[in-house]
Amino acid sequence: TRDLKKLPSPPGSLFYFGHIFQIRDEPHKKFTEWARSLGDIYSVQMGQQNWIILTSDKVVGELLQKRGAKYSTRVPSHYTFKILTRGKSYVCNPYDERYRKVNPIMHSVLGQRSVKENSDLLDDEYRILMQNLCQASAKMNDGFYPKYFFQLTALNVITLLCLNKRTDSVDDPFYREFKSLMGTHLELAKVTNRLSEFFPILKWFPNTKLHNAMIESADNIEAFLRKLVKEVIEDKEKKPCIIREFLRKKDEGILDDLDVIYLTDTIFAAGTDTVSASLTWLTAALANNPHVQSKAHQELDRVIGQSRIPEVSDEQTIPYIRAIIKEGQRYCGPLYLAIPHAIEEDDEYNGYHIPANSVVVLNQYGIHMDEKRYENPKEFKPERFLGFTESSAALANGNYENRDHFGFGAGRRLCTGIHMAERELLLGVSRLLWCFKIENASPLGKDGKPIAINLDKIRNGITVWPEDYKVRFVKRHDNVEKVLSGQSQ
Ligand code: HEM
Repeated sequence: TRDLKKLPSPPGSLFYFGHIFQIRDEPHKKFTEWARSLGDIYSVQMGQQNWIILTSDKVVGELLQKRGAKYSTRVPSHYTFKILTRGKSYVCNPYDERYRKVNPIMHSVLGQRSVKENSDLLDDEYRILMQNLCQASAKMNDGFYPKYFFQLTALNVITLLCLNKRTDSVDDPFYREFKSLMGTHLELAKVTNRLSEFFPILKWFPNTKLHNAMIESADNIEAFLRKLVKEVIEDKEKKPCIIREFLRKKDEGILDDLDVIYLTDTIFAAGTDTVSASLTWLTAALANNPHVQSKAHQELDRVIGQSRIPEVSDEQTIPYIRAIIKEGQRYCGPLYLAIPHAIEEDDEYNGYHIPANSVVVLNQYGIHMDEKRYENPKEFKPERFLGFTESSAALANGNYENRDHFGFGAGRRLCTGIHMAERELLLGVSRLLWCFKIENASPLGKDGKPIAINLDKIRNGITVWPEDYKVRFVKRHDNVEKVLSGQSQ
């Protein structure tokens, strides 16, 4: 490595602390600002940890995708991995023997075949979501924040898949318990809470508030999941589900008790808020862009008509809706810095030294807001994706230049639930737009415009949410409820 250049790095790095004080609680913004001056690959010192920030399709394609064998591990985080998930989370698992053992199991329960087999389940849940929104709109004339309805649907999909369980209402204690536990779990796991990775000395002073909060959250989540596993064990009908599949792998000696708990935890953590935050963002974006809705409504009226709701089989004939979904992931996806990859050995790229044990960050926000890749990136403009006929899953595995967006990550750690997520978004967005005109009901901001969406006003945990806003769902056809209940077909 002696002849290699050092990667560029922002000025102002402090001894021992590095750049940490410059980053604050919106790291995506700082990383993007630095990328504009330092280029698409540079390094940042996060205390004792070296971070490499990737901010172009090319560098992501060259490293995370083409050199996937080297760039697919994760830093075995002391807090998030070892304490919060007892070293058993799949998302945080280093690219080691355990990961390779668990990987095919996760793909078989979440992949394309599972989506196909569970097609009716997904169809039903996204039909019920529309019914719930109809009911809520009738009760709350002034509009409401739809997040909790989307969360309930995303949770139901996961609980049905994992243990054949569903919940009827956002007032149900099971939903409330989940919302509170998972909210804390994900909040604690965010990047800015990993102080003991940045400053390893902190591992020796564990009596901090954060440490105790992590232990409490881990205990609560584990108890919650144990109850769910018990429900599956005690189900006399022995209905097939993901937890039963994990238990079968346990009987075969491939998984152990904690694997069953924490693989389920991974599916809950990765598969619920990501989908519901995407729908929450998209609803806000649509409310702020009535011209996009009008175009989508025209397409739906032409292709689907009024007597049935959109189905998955309509996908090819509703390209504008597909483009809206892709634009949603680009413009306001639920993650801004994906889930950091890592590299265990030294590497070389374009004459630069990539040091071993660096954290490698896919700066999704920076790529998605890069005007060289997306003209007028701050505009919500689905038209930019009209030429993209393939799914994000197919594009993610092809040439990096042709990718639609980077919302689902890259390379060997690409989102395992990508097919499930795309199916949910298709059902969610096409039906939302078929059923409703979404009106902005938020109070006016300083500029006199309703503040339903502001890219700069976010709640930043692991999942990024827009701030609370209000929308009104106005039914587009008199027969919406009849069609949803299947009476008009
Ligand atoms: C719109 C919804 C979703 C988005 C935007 C999303 C995004 C992501 C991203 C960015 C990653 C990290 C990729 C990387 O490291 O390069 C990831 C990983 C993962 N996602 Fe998703 N995801 C979504 C929905 C889902 C769903 C519905 C599931 C499961 C039901 C799921 C399961 C997973 C799993 C298991 C991983 C870990 C993969 C690994 O570490 O090897 N995701 N997702």
